[in-house]
Amino acid sequence: MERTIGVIGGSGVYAIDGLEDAAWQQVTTPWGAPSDAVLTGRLDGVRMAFLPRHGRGHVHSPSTVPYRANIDALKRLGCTDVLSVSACGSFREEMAPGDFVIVSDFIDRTFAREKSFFGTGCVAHVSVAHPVCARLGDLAAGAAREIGVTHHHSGTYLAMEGPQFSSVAESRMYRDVWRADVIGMTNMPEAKLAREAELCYASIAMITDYDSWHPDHGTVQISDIVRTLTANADNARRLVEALAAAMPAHGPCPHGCDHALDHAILTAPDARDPVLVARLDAVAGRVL
Ligand SMILES: CSC[C@H]1O[C@H](OP(=O)(O)O)[C@H](O)[C@@H]1O
Ligand SMILES: Nc1ncnc2[nH]cnc12
Repeated sequence: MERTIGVIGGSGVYAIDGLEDAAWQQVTTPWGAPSDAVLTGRLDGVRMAFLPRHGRGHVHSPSTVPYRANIDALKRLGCTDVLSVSACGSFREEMAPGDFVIVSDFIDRTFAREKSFFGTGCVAHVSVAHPVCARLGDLAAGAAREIGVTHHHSGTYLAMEGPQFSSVAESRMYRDVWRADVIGMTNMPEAKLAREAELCYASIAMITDYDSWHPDHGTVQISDIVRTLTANADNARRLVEALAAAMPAHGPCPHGCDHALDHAILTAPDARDPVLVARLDAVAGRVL
């Protein structure tokens, strides 16, 4: 199967320039409407599908992003890999605003979102011990190196519910006790859903602020975040392009992301809910 990169653009990233044969496509899914239409095309010959996570015009809040519809839509369009580009706060002095962090692990503290495609009538348990596809993460790190942006090869991303930013006490706990490196509001349950849909997932965190813990920096201001995002938009695009150029055109995932459902479904075939099974056509059709 030809590898196809789905890019989910976060805050400040609402389109991607320079796609050949570019077209915005409306995608219908059994999980409702995605955040927006999907921009499909080719970047340097590589098939790509770009979806603005919050919708053009920034319509969806982190809690109302239709995560299941977004992942289903990308799978339905033939994506094999999903790369998130996200704004994040930093818990590390050395991870400064403007830097990129290639996320290597997650702590999921979200609580008001649909977190699985599966449920009553078709129960499945996939492993998210390693939620990031190591190959896609390595390709992202290589791309960051190639374009010469300051980047950090690994970092744990804490996903909070939001939409408010953290208190000083929360920020210090995430940093000093839980040892998270960056904080954002959107990569969970997105990464978990990508695994359920057997898609390789990696995330590039664009650091925009020091959250609330830093004694020498004020509290998070959205105007500062937007300024940093705007200054970094071109780097984000160049990084995606360099990653696409390095992506092998064909072949399976060496880490098995594309077979995550092999032994995951517990519900006996004759006990499965046909309505749910039908909704799972794109996500789990390979094993159902
Ligand atoms: C604009 S600051 C808060 C907002 O930005 C991040 O979203 P995304 O990951 O889509 O770039 C963060 O998680 C919050 O949702
Ligand atoms: N400090 C922060 N907390 C949560 N999400 C963010 N996105 C950008 N900065 C953030």
